[in-house]
Amino acid sequence: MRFPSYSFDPATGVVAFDYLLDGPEPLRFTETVTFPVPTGRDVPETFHRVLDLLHVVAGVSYFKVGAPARVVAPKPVPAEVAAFFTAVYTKGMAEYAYRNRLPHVLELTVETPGVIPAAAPVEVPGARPLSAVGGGKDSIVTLEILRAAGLDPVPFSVNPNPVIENVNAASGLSALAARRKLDPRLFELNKAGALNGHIPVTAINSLISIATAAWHGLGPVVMSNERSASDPNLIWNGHEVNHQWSKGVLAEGLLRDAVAAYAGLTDPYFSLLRPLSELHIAQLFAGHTAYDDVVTSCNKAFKLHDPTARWCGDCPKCRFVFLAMAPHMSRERLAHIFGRDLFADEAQVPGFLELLGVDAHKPFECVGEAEECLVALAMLTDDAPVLVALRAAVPASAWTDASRSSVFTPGGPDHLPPAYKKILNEALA
Ligand SMILES: CC(=O)N[C@H]1[C@@H](OP(=O)(O)OP(=O)(O)OC[C@H]2O[C@@H](n3ccc(=O)[nH]c3=O)[C@H](O)[C@@H]2O)O[C@H](CO)[C@@H](O)[C@@H]1O[C@H](C)C(=O)N[C@@H](C)C(=O)N[C@@H](CCC(=O)O)C(=O)O
Ligand SMILES: Nc1ncnc2c1ncn2[C@@H]1O[C@H](COP(=O)(O)OP(=O)(O)OP(=O)(O)O)[C@@H](O)[C@H]1O
Repeated sequence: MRFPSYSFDPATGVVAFDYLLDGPEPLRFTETVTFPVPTGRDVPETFHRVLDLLHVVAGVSYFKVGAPARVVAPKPVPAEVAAFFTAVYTKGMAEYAYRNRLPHVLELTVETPGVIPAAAPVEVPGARPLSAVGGGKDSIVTLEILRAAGLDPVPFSVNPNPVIENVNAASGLSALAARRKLDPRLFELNKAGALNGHIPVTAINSLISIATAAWHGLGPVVMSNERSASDPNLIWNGHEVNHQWSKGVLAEGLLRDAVAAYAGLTDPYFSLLRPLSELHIAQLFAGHTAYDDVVTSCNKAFKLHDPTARWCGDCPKCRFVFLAMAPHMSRERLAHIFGRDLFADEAQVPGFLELLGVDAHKPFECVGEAEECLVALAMLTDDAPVLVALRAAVPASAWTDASRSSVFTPGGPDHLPPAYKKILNEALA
């Protein structure tokens, strides 16, 4: 796989990235990203540098059509960038490799035409932070923590759907957006049965966010990725397979190092919620009722491309968020948010057992740990039919583990600059 070239038009904000899957029948693709154009601002060199990184990282969508044995990046880069590229194409594509039984993908090294020294450091402006919004509870909690700290965050989304637009409207903050258009050829190939699978979409959205912040003279990009995003779903051939890999703390560190080494930007990107469990974030979300009619974390709703679709009410993500929010709010409010009471529907029991680790591995979805689910269950005391069934099925040893849990104690590695750590601690106090 090669990356022939890309173009950028500062008047329209459109970047066109070219890709080539070489071979007897070469396949060419072009993806476009349209950035919001700021008024009266020159394009800084840091923006171009981040585009160089994005060019290679966004290539994963085309890589997966053929799983080529060689991936050759277009430009010489510092060692940190080469390491980041390789991690994106191996660890970021691990679920794809596992599902399609392609072990060679996990052993790839992205080749680069040379190694260059790291760039001189450039300070990120101490201006308003740009905060990535996906429409779920996590990005809402971040926006509200930043707002309460007086930082006046700018919500930012890639391809905002109606859910994201409604969340932004409920926040009352004026938002920025970028548009990303995959090459239509990809969909034709998918329909014809080409290899397909999950890609590390957060790495792509993150680089688009950093480039936008650089061009608009904004402060750091603040994500809302939680502690459990770093935990794998399973081990395959000795490699961790994590559906949420590019939301994890390892990917966050590699991305930060790559941007610092190649664009010089120091502390350009971090997750404010990294030290927190999903259960803790759900507790913080419960303090904000203004989003009850708009918040949506269900990925199935996004897949339907229906502007009115919110929680499907029957997927791992819906079950997990319902369980995580349940200890922190009335059942009436919870049922209002989801449009139904999942604890009244006994058909949901097997799905909850999977989340509790009683059955199979952690689902390939953005859900928290079994331990968090057990703690949430232990905090619920009423006799809703699903809760009764779950209590009966959970082994006694699991309750002991849950009682020792530290899910409400912030911890684990993070990349928070001291000023933002202080803001988070104040929000938790
Ligand atoms: C919404 C969703 O879950 N999509 C996944 C789904 O794709 P589907 O066919 O149902 O619909 P589309 O998302 O519209 O995609 C159409 C095709 O385009 C491919 N594609 C999409 C985006 C992209 O950046 N590159 C692409 O090549 C896609 O593969 C389809 O063929 O199933 C796909 C196959 O398993 C998944 O790849 C789609 O996932 C999206 C990339 C996506 O945005 N998923 C997030 C909701 C998601 O799973 N986020 C994770 C974070 C993972 C990470 O490490 O960043 C999370 O929240 O845990
Ligand atoms: N379309 C998007 N554009 C920009 N950032 C996004 C987009 N979708 C998700 N994100 C960001 O990527 C990270 C992971 O997304 P994720 O879907 O887990 O978060 P969320 O929507 O805030 O919360 P939840 O976990 O409840 O769904 C978050 O920081 C989120 O803000």
